[in-house]
Amino acid sequence: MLITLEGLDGSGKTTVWEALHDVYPDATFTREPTDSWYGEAVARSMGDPEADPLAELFLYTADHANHLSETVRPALSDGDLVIADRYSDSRFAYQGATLARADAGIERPVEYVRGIHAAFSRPPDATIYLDLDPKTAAERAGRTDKFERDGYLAAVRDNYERLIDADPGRFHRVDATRAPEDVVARVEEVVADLVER
Ligand SMILES: Nc1ncnc2c1ncn2[C@@H]1O[C@H](COP(=O)(O)OP(=O)(O)O)[C@@H](O)[C@H]1O
Ligand SMILES: Cc1cn([C@H]2C[C@H](O)[C@@H](COP(=O)(O)OP(=O)(O)O)O2)c(=O)[nH]c1=O
Repeated sequence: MLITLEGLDGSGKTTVWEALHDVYPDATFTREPTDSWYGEAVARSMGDPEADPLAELFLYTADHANHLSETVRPALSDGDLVIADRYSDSRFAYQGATLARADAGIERPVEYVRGIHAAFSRPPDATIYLDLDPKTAAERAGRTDKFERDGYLAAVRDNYERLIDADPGRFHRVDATRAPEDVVARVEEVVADLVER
């Protein structure tokens, strides 16, 4: 089973992902961007304010393709529980927002990015969405990269909401404004339900 954690920067994904290690020591824990050289290329692009938004989309997507073949598909074939800190929905929401803003000539950017993935990706079985307002998210994240600005994050959040509306059965919304221990406890409940199903 593939479970992904999604949400704005600073929503607490990494905090939750780390807490889940203790509960599921045999699971495969992974993340995007990965620490492969594809992920390093992504990091370079993120650090470049002039990066071309379409080129950046394809760097993230290349990292995803490699993540699938190197980590996600082999672990799923072994019957592992896979828990990923960010996955394809991050591309749909973030690059959807970046492409809309860049006026790259793509009319429906979220659908465009989804379409690119449809041919090769492996959709998550379930996605936990850590729901947080953009202002708090940007504050918690410390606005350390070019994405972590509340205006941009508001557009990303709108895209996440559209993705949830389109696939409500897959998403599990968790209120990320609460104290870390409450958020962790709620996510652990959701994951336990999913695994027991
Ligand atoms: N529920 C929470 N309430 C307040 N602060 C939090 C909460 N969850 C995480 N944080 C803090 O916010 C920052 C970002 O958390 P992190 O887990 O790295 O989020 P993400 O991986 O989604 O960017 C960290 O400093 C973390 O300690
Ligand atoms: C995986 C992925 C991440 N991102 C962005 C979201 C983050 O701003 C940044 C780095 O991701 P990450 O390291 O997960 O940041 P955080 O822990 O703060 O959420 O990359 C995309 O824009 N598209 C993607 O496909």
